[in-house]
Order: sequence, then C-alpha cells, then structure tokens
Amino acid sequence: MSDTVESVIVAIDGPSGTGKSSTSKAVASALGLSYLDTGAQYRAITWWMITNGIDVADPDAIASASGKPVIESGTDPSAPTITVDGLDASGPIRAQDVTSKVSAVSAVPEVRTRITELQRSIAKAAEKGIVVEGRDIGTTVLPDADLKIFLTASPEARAARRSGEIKGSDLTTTREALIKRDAADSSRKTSPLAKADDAVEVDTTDLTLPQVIECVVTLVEEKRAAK
Ligand SMILES: Nc1ncnc2c1ncn2[C@@H]1O[C@H](COP(=O)(O)OP(=O)(O)OP(=O)(O)O)[C@@H](O)[C@H]1O
Ligand SMILES: Nc1ccn([C@@H]2O[C@H](COP(=O)(O)O)[C@@H](O)[C@H]2O)c(=O)n1
Repeated sequence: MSDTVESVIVAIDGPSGTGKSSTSKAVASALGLSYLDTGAQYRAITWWMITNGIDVADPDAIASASGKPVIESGTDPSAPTITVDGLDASGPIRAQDVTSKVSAVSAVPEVRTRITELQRSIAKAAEKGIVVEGRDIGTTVLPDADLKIFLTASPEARAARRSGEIKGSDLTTTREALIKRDAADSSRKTSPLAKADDAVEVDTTDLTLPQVIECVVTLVEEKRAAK
C-alpha cells in the first residue's frame, strides 16, 4: 500500500446559511486541503461594480465591465483572503449593500464565465486537493469532482444562525432576505443554485456544526480510500 495521500476535489454547494463556509474551512483544515470560497469572488466583483459606479440593474453594463477587476483568492483554510486590484476586500464584500446586489451581478453570463475560469484554474493548481464551496460547483464548475455535497437546512434554522451573527437583527427580516436571495440564485438562467444528480445531500437543520464537519470528513476519507 502507498503512503502517498491521494489529491481530492470536494464540491460543497447549497443555499445561504446552510453552513458551507464553516464546514468547508474546517474539513479542508482537518484534511490538509486548500479551500476556495466562490461566494467571496462574486461578492468581490459586485463590490468593484458598486465602487466603480456601474449600474447593477443593467446587465449589459455589468457584462462590459466584467473583465476589468483583478480578483485573487488565497486558499489557506486557516486564513482565506480575497483581493480586488490588489486591495484587501474581505471586509467590504460582507456589507449589506453587496449582499443585496450580488445575485443580480452573479446572474450575468459574462461574469459567470470569467469567475468560473478563475475557479477552475485555482482548483487545478491545488496540489493536495481542495474544498470548493458555492452554488454551482458540482453542477458546472467542477462536474468531475471526487465528492459532491449539497447542504440544506430549514429557512428557520438558517435565519436563526445568521441572526446570531448580527447584533440586533430581526429574525423575520433575515429569513425573508435569505429566501429572496435563494430564489434569485435558483431561478437565474446561467448555472443556477442546484444539487448535482450525484451529490450527497446533508440536511443540517438538526445537526451541530461539529456533527456536519465529522460527516463530511468521513465522506471524503471514504472517497480517498476508494481511489
Ligand atoms: N450545523 C450548524 N449548526 C449551528 N450553526 C451553524 C451550523 N452550520 C453553520 N452554522 C453557523 O451558521 C452561520 C452561517 O454559516 P456559514 O457562513 O458557514 O453558511 P454558508 O452556507 O456559507 O452561508 P452563505 O452562503 O450565506 O455564505 C455561521 O454563524 C455558522 O457558524
Ligand atoms: N458558486 C457561486 C457562489 C456564489 N454565488 C453568488 O454569490 C452570492 C454570495 O454568496 P455567499 O456564499 O457569499 O453568500 C450568492 O448569493 C450568489 O448570488 C454564485 O452565484 N455562485
């Protein structure tokens, strides 16, 4: 038997607040893999559009500008980074203004083509393997991933988790905003949020985060052992 650990590509998709980022980072750290937050890349391009005065309600304007920003992602799961034109964008991309506009920007086909190419090149360069999380990783970005996971959770559980992060936030408003963003992401024409046919669905509603992490680590180890 060889001592070499096989490289593995893991795709983790699902709606907002299901635990994709927390799970993916922890699984990548536990298994010595790289980690890519693709939502951060769509947020970064949205932030660039807003700060450069591009009308995010105008798909043609977004398409024309989509090749301009230089977006770079650092893939260390213990310290992931995101820069736009060399500037640290990790704070501004989490602003409410970006969250409310990101679905419109990410629906533009030219944006998706550009960001998908970037994601594929990052995954290809990850020597030991990578956990890539998003909405269309298993269906479009990495259809040949070794393991595909689709995380779900009830809107109530997801809203409670998000409200717990933001002081003074209203549960009903948070729940409605999550549902609205998921509906936009699921109904766009180009590579919508969807479960790949060969993805393993994990309902996290009644699971703690450590339980979800353990479940995914086990699934990755089983895949590696079978390679
Ligand atoms: N199983 C769980 N039980 C309780 N809390 C959880 C669980 N999974 C994640 N969380 C918490 O829920 C919040 C949202 O998780 P996370 O950011 O990982 O979700 P996400 O799917 O990446 O969301 P988004 O797509 O909006 O970025 C975080 O505060 C996280 O700690
Ligand atoms: N593969 C992906 C990942 C994300 N998006 C879009 O980005 C938004 C923000 O994602 P977060 O995970 O940071 O919440 C998301 O709502 C999608 O509009 C995407 O299209 N494809």
